[in-house]
Amino acid sequence: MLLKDLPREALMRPLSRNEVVGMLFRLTVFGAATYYSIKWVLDAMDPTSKQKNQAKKRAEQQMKRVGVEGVRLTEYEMNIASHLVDPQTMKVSWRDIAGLDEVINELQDTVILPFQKRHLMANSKLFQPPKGVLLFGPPGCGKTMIAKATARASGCRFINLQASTLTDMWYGESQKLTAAVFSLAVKIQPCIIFIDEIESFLRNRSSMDHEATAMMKAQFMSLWDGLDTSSTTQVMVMGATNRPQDLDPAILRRMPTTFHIGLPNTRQREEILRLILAGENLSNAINLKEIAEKTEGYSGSDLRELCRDAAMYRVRDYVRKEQMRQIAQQLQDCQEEERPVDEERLRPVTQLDLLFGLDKMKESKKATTFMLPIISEVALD
Ligand SMILES: Nc1ncnc2c1ncn2[C@@H]1O[C@H](COP(=O)(O)OP(=O)(O)OP(=O)(O)O)[C@@H](O)[C@H]1O
Repeated sequence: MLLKDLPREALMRPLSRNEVVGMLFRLTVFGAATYYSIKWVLDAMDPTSKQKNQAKKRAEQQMKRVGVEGVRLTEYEMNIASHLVDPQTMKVSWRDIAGLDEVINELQDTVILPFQKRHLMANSKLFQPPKGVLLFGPPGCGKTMIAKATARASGCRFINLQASTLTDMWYGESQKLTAAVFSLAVKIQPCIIFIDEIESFLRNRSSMDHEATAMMKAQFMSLWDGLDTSSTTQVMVMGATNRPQDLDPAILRRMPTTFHIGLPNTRQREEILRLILAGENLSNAINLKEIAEKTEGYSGSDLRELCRDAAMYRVRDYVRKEQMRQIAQQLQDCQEEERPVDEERLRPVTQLDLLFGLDKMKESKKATTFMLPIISEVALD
């Protein structure tokens, strides 16, 4: 029936109460259905919605793991929370770091104590942990290990941030994420914000800087300064870099506490080798001092690689011996015999294994040095 077919009195008649309630009810249901349909369509069209849901789930799990409950987070804080590390589950401790006792003692006094004994120093601004600490030195010498062990020893929550987490986003998102790093850290303090390769996004300012990059740096610094407003705020930014000379001087000023983690000297290399090989089956004739003396310029990570290679030689020997034994058995067509217990075990690592490992490493280092000029000719940006 059309509207014009209705009797005129029916249209002029005031609506009854039931009709008004019914109409309101229908309008509400219709409104809600429209709202949720549009939301569903928008969500389905949003290419980042899956990522956001995953980040939310990860963030909730991480927050639970680090023992933070009942704290409401924004969408951006959740994204950052997925980079949270529980200090108690951190595998690295001081015992895993060799040859850096001086750095560790210094860190203990300047960084860890103020975090650990914060109840004693609550009213003093002088005894707050520094707001910025910089670890610098060549790659593979233990900067990341030091940062993790510091968080574990101080009992701080640890946000492990890669510079790309902030810089890969588009402009508005980067700014919101940067703000979220600091607001999340304050919500879950005591907290260490660790930024590996910090020079890659807080590098020397230049006139070539994109406006968005300059804005983000300025925002980062002002949020950082904002940590100083309360003497009870327990948040610290810890940066690691191989290229401190590339860092913006304004950033360097905010990190007055610096630690140089340089290439290990002979004594330190011997300590690192001893730690890496601890628990391995070593021959009695092993002489780590000799290896330490022959590895001038090697980082801790190089030494680890060398030991890994050396340890593999005995596996290779074991497999070869096994193959020879099988061939001999087939030739003699003899019965399966009980194998002596010794044959089931790997032989000990010998000095020769380490020296072979060293030769191999020297060869590959020579090859990469030869490749370097070719690589550096390729434009990086
Ligand atoms: N002092 C050390 N004691 C024991 N192991 C070490 C030491 N230094 C380096 N290593 C070994 O080298 C690996 C790399 O160390 P780490 O990642 O901490 O270096 P880094 O200085 O952060 O390097 P990058 O600048 O490349 O990130 C470690 O996982 C560890 O196996």
